[in-house]
Amino acid sequence: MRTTFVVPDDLDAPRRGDDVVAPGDTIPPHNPMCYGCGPRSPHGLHLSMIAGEGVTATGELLVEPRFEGGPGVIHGGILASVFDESMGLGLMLMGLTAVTVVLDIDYARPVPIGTRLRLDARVLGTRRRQVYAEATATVLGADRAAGEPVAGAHGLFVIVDPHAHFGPTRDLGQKE
Ligand SMILES: CCCCCCCC/C=C\CCCCCCCC(=O)SCCNC(=O)CCNC(=O)[C@H](O)C(C)(C)COP(=O)(O)OP(=O)(O)OC[C@H]1O[C@@H](n2cnc3c(N)ncnc32)[C@H](O)[C@@H]1OP(=O)(O)O
Repeated sequence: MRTTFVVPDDLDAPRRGDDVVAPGDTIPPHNPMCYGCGPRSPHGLHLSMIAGEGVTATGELLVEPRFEGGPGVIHGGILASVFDESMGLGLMLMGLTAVTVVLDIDYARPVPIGTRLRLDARVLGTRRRQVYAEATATVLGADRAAGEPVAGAHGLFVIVDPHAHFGPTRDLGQKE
């Protein structure tokens, strides 16, 4: 993918958490009301990702008419949210809480409404509190340029203490 985002070449390898879902299992939503993954978010994406080996995750998304931006194609902000959440859910496999500080998107091709996207997210590595991740979206069932991503993303996340960051009274919803 084309990008000006710079991934440092001296990252520490990402480590899977000890108490996280097994490869092949669904990564649980981190907050039931999250716009990206929450089952109780009324207008959310309801994105779900499956854990892969290491710190990787895959998912699928049907590009619904409510996601439209330009005529007949997905809104770029929605696709950015999809990437933010897919990398964030992948990062949960490290067993920690982190928030996005930089999100970089390469919109390589228009994505028509009705497309079914495959999402592949991967944590690239860490540096102190920084976690670097990338994700791609490919069209499922496309004849054209099979496997060629229609969009890609890089994210920089920073590890936070959830109670200090969100406040002690906030229900993080991780058990629901
Ligand atoms: C809200 C949803 C998240 C829920 C998470 C629930 C738990 C589940 C767990 C995990 C799944 C995650 C799934 C989430 C998916 C969606 C995620 C989102 O969309 S998050 C919303 C948007 N993001 C924010 O609202 C952050 C706002 N920013 C901040 O609050 C602060 O900037 C914060 C706390 C992140 C850092 O502030 P400081 O004061 O603690 O620390 P300093 O020193 O500034 O930064 C720490 C390190 O990060 C680098 N850094 C910070 N910002 C940077 C930047 N823009 N570019 C490069 N580096 C940056 C710094 O250089 C520093 O690096 P050095 O450790 O010293 O090496």
